[in-house]
Amino acid sequence: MRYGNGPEVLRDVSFTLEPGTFHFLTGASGAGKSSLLRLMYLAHRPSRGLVTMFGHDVASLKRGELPPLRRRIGVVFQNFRLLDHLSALDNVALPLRVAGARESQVKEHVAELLSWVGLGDHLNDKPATLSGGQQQRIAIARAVITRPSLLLADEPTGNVDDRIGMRLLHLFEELNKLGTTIVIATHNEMMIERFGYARMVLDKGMLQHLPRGGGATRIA
Ligand SMILES: Nc1ncnc2c1ncn2[C@@H]1O[C@H](COP(=O)(O)OP(=O)(O)OP(=O)(O)O)[C@@H](O)[C@H]1O
Repeated sequence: MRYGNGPEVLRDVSFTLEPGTFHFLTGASGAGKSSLLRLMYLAHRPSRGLVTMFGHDVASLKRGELPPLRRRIGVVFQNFRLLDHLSALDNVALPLRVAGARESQVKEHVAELLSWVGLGDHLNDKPATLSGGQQQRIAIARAVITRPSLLLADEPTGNVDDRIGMRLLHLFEELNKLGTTIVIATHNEMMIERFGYARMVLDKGMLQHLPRGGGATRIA
């Protein structure tokens, strides 16, 4: 993968994510974590090589085939990308409404999830009036509310204290138990150690895969 005519920021990256697995994605700042996530949520096509998502070769998708695939992927962006004119509740409700969920169920379901992440008192607040950590939790709630097949999160605990960080990790684990494949990009070594899931390590655009509890295997 390269941006425009720039240098390749990812090369010799080869892996398969088995459905229902849980991975941490790590690597120094600038190693390419966000770029790899961008390929995985289909926002960027590879400049060479193959990306297959849910059995489809991404390069051969026709217009119109991409949105249904994207709807199966929940994303927590590093900068949240919340809609400022919508309340916390309406931000999280959006993917459910887009998917055609019945309005009678939407509010109750969203309020329950927001309460679970500690935002029960802020349902009607706009993102700009909330702290970075509170905005991050709205972004996480929005990404998980539809129970996606794949959840990608870029530093999802970067703005919260350890207690809330652990709670959010448990939320991802619950989702994982329901079958969602999870990839979390993080610098948080303590969290990686404590949860012990398989680790994908990027170094200068190259990937190493460290299985749960195992040694390093270079896959390329
Ligand atoms: N939009 C862009 N245009 C051009 N180059 C980019 C762009 N985004 C990232 N890069 C470059 O791609 C490389 C990888 O960046 P990326 O953001 O993927 O790293 P990262 O591992 O996520 O870093 P961090 O931990 O700091 O978020 C860097 O050299 C960066 O300068």
